[in-house]
Formats: sequence, C-alpha cells, structure tokens
Amino acid sequence: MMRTQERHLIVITGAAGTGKTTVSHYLEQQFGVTRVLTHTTRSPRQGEADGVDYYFETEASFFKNHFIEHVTYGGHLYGSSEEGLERAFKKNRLVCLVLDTAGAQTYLQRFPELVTILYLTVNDPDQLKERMVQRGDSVTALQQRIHSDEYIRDLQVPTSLQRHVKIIVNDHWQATTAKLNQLMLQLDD
Ligand SMILES: Nc1ncnc2c1ncn2[C@@H]1O[C@H](COP(=O)(O)OP(=O)(O)OP(=O)(O)O)[C@@H](O)[C@H]1O
Ligand SMILES: Nc1nc2c(ncn2[C@@H]2O[C@H](COP(=O)(O)O)[C@@H](O)[C@H]2O)c(=O)[nH]1
Repeated sequence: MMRTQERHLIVITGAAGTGKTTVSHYLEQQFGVTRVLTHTTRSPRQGEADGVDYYFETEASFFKNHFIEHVTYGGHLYGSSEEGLERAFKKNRLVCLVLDTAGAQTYLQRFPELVTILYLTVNDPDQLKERMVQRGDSVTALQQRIHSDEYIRDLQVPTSLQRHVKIIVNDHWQATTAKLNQLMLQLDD
C-alpha cells in the first residue's frame, strides 16, 4: 500500500527473456509509470536507441556516472545511476526499473521502504531461448547468454529475495497483464 504522493519504485527482475522489458513498457503505456534508464557497455540490439532503451556507454564513459549499483552481466557492464533515478523521479512519483537479481538485492537493501519487487519467470525455461531468438538475438549472443553464470543464477529467486518478491509467471501475456493491473490497483490504494 502506498499513499498517493509518495515516491515508489517497481523493480522488475528475473532471467533474461522472461519479459522484464516488455512488462516495463506495459506499465509505462497503460499506467504512465516512468522507466528508469540504466547504463550499459553492450552494443544496442536492432531497434534500440541511446537514451530510449539504455544509455549506451563505452568502458570509459560508463564510470563517469554515479552508480547506485553496477554489475557485470554476460561480460558487459550494466549500472543504475543516481542521475537516471532522479531524472525519472522528476517526471513521476512512480517509476520502474529492470535489473538482474543482484541489482534487485541491492535496491532491497538500500531502499526497503520504497520498492516493490516483481520476479518474472516461466514454467518452461526452454521458452526463454525461443523468445530471445524471436526478439532477434544472434545465435552467438544467445549462446553466450544462456551459458553465462548470471543467466543461470537468475533462473531461481535468490534466497535473500524470496520473502520480498511478487512472482509473476509470464507464460501467457493476458494473465500477466491481469496480474499487473491488480498490482497497480494495490499500489494506488
Ligand atoms: N508472455 C509472453 N509470451 C510470449 N512472448 C513474450 C511474453 N512476454 C514477453 N515476450 C517476448 O519475449 C521476448 C523477450 O522479452 P523481453 O525482452 O521483455 O525480456 P527481458 O526479460 O527484458 O530480457 P533481457 O533480460 O534479456 O533484456 C520479447 O520478444 C517479448 O516480446
Ligand atoms: N544490476 C543491474 N542489472 C541491469 C541493469 N540494466 C539492465 N540490467 C539487467 O542486465 C541483464 C541483461 O540485459 P540485456 O538488456 O542485455 O538483455 C538483464 O537481466 C537486465 O535486467 C542495471 O543497471 N543494473
């Protein structure tokens, strides 16, 4: 529950391909939730743009930001900055942020009163590979990702998050949107 004027942060976490980015766009489009952009040194995928999907950085420019947390994921740097969070909160009191599970743990420790954490999963992990292929990931990128320690780790809810996350099984988009609509009603109370 949240009083209407309080700042609130929806952290969306889970393994690659579970639909975190898709959920963040849905929350933005349906409920006007502002997405916090994070920074990465990976190259843009087809259709991704700097300042829209991520702040795409070089290794040198990455560390010019003031990070709340940063991680290495699949060999690339990713980080959420104080600047990115403030920019989002200037637009809206309700914002969302897509993070790996290590980042989600950091946010829970640092902002326990401010966060709602959604953990996305699917019943059949093979679906994730298909979804990443459909998204346009190259075979090389897909192979690197599914064999990375981080991808394997994020297939399970970390013990420290277990009592704190709302789990959404994103097998069927319609069921997922029903759960998200319900969540947004609760946050508005
Ligand atoms: N319920 C669903 N059913 C089928 N496809 C879905 C569903 N939800 C999302 N997708 C599709 O799966 C693909 C991966 O989704 P998305 O990019 O949102 O995942 P992600 O968790 O953000 O991945 P990553 O961590 O790699 O960035 C996209 O093509 C998206 O359209
Ligand atoms: N801890 C953080 N994780 C982040 C951040 N930005 C994105 N991510 C996560 O990285 C992986 C890979 O993302 P992709 O876009 O290359 O598929 C995914 O789990 C994202 O949620 C961040 O700033 N901090």
